[in-house]
Amino acid sequence: MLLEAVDLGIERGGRDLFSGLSFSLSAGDIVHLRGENGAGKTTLLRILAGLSRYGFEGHVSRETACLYLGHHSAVKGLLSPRENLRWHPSGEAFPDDTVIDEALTEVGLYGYEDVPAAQLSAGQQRRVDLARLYLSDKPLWLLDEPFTAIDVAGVARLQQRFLEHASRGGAVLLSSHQALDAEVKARVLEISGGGTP
Ligand SMILES: Nc1ncnc2c1ncn2[C@@H]1O[C@H](COP(=O)(O)OP(=O)(O)OP(=O)(O)O)[C@@H](O)[C@H]1O
Repeated sequence: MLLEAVDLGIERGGRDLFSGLSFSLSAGDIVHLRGENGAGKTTLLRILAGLSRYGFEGHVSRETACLYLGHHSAVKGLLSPRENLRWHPSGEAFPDDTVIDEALTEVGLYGYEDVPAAQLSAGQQRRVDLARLYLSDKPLWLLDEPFTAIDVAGVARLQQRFLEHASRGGAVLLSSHQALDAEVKARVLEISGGGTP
């Protein structure tokens, strides 16, 4: 098992978002986290990633390192895609431009590697973030709305990437308001005022 959450309960701003939520993620899992706006998906993903250590009930045990991509772009506009990808706050570093350029090619950004990211479109900036899915060797991916601003072909390619990762023993938990392809066979984790998926 890569991650286990037991009896999670979260309150924010004086409101109970959910309670009694238990689930686990194992190698090969692709789990689609769903819930209406404000349900607590971002809050939950941040807790699972260890970015929010307080303000919840229950227990999270993460058995492996994770790659967390947040809802908002982490791309710095003054830096090029190459420069943005050379390091990650988790401590991962990729000093080799060849490896970075391969990842940029995978997300359709080769040719833009030295352009200041501020000059890229919203979807292209999101693709810089998503290039980390081709760089990181972390087994557990926690992805908050990875399809935001991504075109139809890009969403299909991302889902293929999830399948590749799962087939190599990784696990993916992603939030999205968008349906996933049937081929992905994602398990659904719905948060809507408590319960177990
Ligand atoms: N630091 C905070 N202080 C007060 N309220 C907060 C805080 N963080 C989150 N909330 C509230 O918790 C609720 C859940 O927020 P969250 O961002 O997790 O929702 P979400 O399910 O990701 O929504 P969306 O689909 O709109 O992205 C919201 O009502 C939000 O206002």
